[in-house]
Amino acid sequence: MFVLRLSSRCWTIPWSSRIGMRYSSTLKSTHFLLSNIRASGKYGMSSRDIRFKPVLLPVRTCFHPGATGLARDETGLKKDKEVTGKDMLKTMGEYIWPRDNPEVKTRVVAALSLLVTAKVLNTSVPFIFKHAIDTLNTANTLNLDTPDAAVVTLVSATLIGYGMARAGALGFSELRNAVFARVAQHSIRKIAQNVFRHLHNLDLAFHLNRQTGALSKTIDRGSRGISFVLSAMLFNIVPTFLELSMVCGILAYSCGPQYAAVAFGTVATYTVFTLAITQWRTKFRVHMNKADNEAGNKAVDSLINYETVKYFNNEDYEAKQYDKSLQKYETASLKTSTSLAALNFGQNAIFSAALSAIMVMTAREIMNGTMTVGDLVMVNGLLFQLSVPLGFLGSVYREIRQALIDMQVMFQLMTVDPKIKNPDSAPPLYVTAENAAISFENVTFEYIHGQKILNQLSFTVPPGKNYAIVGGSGSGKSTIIRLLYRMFEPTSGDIKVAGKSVSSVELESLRKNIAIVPQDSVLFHNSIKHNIAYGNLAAPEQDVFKAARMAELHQSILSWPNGYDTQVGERGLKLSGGEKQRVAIARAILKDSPILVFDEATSSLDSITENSIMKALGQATKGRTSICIAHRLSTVVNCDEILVLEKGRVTERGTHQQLLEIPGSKYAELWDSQQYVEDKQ
Ligand SMILES: Nc1ncnc2c1ncn2[C@@H]1O[C@H](COP(=O)(O)OP(=O)(O)OP(=O)(O)O)[C@@H](O)[C@H]1O
Ligand SMILES: N[C@@H](CCC(=O)N[C@@H](CS)C(=O)NCC(=O)O)C(=O)O
Repeated sequence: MFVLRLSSRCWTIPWSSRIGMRYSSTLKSTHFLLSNIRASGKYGMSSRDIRFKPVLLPVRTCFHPGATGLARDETGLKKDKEVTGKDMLKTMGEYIWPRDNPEVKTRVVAALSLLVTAKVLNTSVPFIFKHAIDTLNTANTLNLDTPDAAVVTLVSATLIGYGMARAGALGFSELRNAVFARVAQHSIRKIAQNVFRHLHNLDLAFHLNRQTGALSKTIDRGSRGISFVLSAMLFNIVPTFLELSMVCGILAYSCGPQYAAVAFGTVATYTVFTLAITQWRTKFRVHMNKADNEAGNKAVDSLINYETVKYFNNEDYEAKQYDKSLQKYETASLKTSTSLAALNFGQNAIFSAALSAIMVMTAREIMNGTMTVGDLVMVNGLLFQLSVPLGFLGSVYREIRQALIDMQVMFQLMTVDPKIKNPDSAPPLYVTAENAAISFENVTFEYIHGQKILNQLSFTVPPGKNYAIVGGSGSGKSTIIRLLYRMFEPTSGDIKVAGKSVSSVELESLRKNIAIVPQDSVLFHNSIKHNIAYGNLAAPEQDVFKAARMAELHQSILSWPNGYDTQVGERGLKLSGGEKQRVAIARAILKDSPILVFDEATSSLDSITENSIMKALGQATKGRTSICIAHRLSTVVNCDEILVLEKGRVTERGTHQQLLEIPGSKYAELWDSQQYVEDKQ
């Protein structure tokens, strides 16, 4: 993490930026946008994903400039259970004071003690200074020819004490930062992990409706929001309150209550002024950030379409469109800067007026002989010191508001209940080669109310048998698999595995017993070895190789320069469709479940590879129950039974031969049309 300061701006940037963009010294320049674009091209991200996103973390007194003051719920969650401030406070309390973590508690106590010590030392600085001045003054008034050695020693000692108190105050507050950093980081980690687990617990329906990028941003911003609020409280708000009360106490005690009233009144006026102006100027920052994003998106979109721009000679048009957004940014940015100047000036004026007033009051008392010059220095020092942390009050206020919004969005996410749950004290499902039957009993299912995808569907796959499901595109074949895996719940009817209803058994055990090769194989941004081993992360290397061999992948992998360590790229982009499919097959083989499901597992393969894989699959499915969904009927001719799906029901069933013999059967029609196509090829 490093802090970048640009004129009056502070940016906190994580080293581990997800898209590894370059930071130029002119962040707002085209260079910055171009580095975004490079990142987008490389990682195949959409322009929406790659907005420059400085991270919200208080590093001393610097704050995240991107805060917009907008309610940025990009997850589109239904607010059925509104998260209140009380809920958020309670949750934050659990992170800062975790029952089971004495280390975090000790750190919080240590940070608070350091905070108090630092503030006591800090407030004693003007006090010590006053004593040095008064001692000098007394010596001066005595008009001694040679300075008294005792006075010299006393003054020197006091001034050394002054230096030590200053250094000590700073040292203790730095130590407090260091001690608390772990608490903040620990809470970020815990929260992010909890939300991540929660997201994996939510059902597929939730994820299909959500933008993954928005979800990850929610975790990111929400957890950092918590850390920000905690840190801002400990580093800024609480210390300032503490200092204010100490200053008021000292002033009331040593100078009189009217002095404390001036100090308190000044801080109150300053706070009201700062909050009001910050509220007013937040809209300029909102516009500025919006224009910034818009310009970024335009530049990305235009450069992604580089060739199209050239084909139609529209460079000038593109530049003008880009400039429109830059112009908006320029205007908003100017307003932000001028309003910042007004805020800074106003804040300064309030404190300067207070300083003058309090010094005039002291000067009068000095004239009356009721106060000393040292007192003048002290009141000046106390008030001046108080103004330092308040110099960022506006930013802190704005950021806290934003952090609270981000936290609320995240907590809202945590309140979403998964629809597919483990039934209470559900028994685990035990599937063996002998009982691994699958049956659908009058299953009806609709994704959207009123649109039946499956309609009273019934079939049974006996243990150890290999069934195929064929049917037109969109007839509901993949839906059958989703229901079997309990990604969705049927609207009516029952699905049984090994004689047990899938909704009555422990979800994890159900899923452990079914290995699926999905229609679209998506891979992790990791090595090919890891991607295959994902089927069973505990499997020894030899088993991984064996699975790869069965999936006809081993030889190809060995011929690659990096062999099994070859990185497959994001989502497996560096592999061909067929290779990805074979990885998915190898994974499923490695999972070694009694039930195997292939959802068009060989659709991206050429016929030679397909044939050899089919042989391998024949081996893999031996003694297991399997369902094979296929478009290419040549791959299912050897299945024990083929089910033809139409309008959510099984309309024909039988072996390949039996189906061909049914006069006018749909299957025969499909078979003939595919034979015709193959003959033509
Ligand atoms: N999450 C969803 N929300 C709404 N409708 C959906 C959803 N998923 C699938 N559908 C619809 O359900 C129908 C069945 O989809 P399914 O993926 O099961 O078909 P399929 O037979 O496997 O098709 P294909 O052979 O093209 O893969 C399709 O009309 C599809 O548009
Ligand atoms: N004195 C002001 C400004 C403090 C300041 O300079 N904040 C930094 C953030 S560390 C900044 O860049 N502010 C820009 C802005 O507020 O527009 C306040 O109280 O908010």
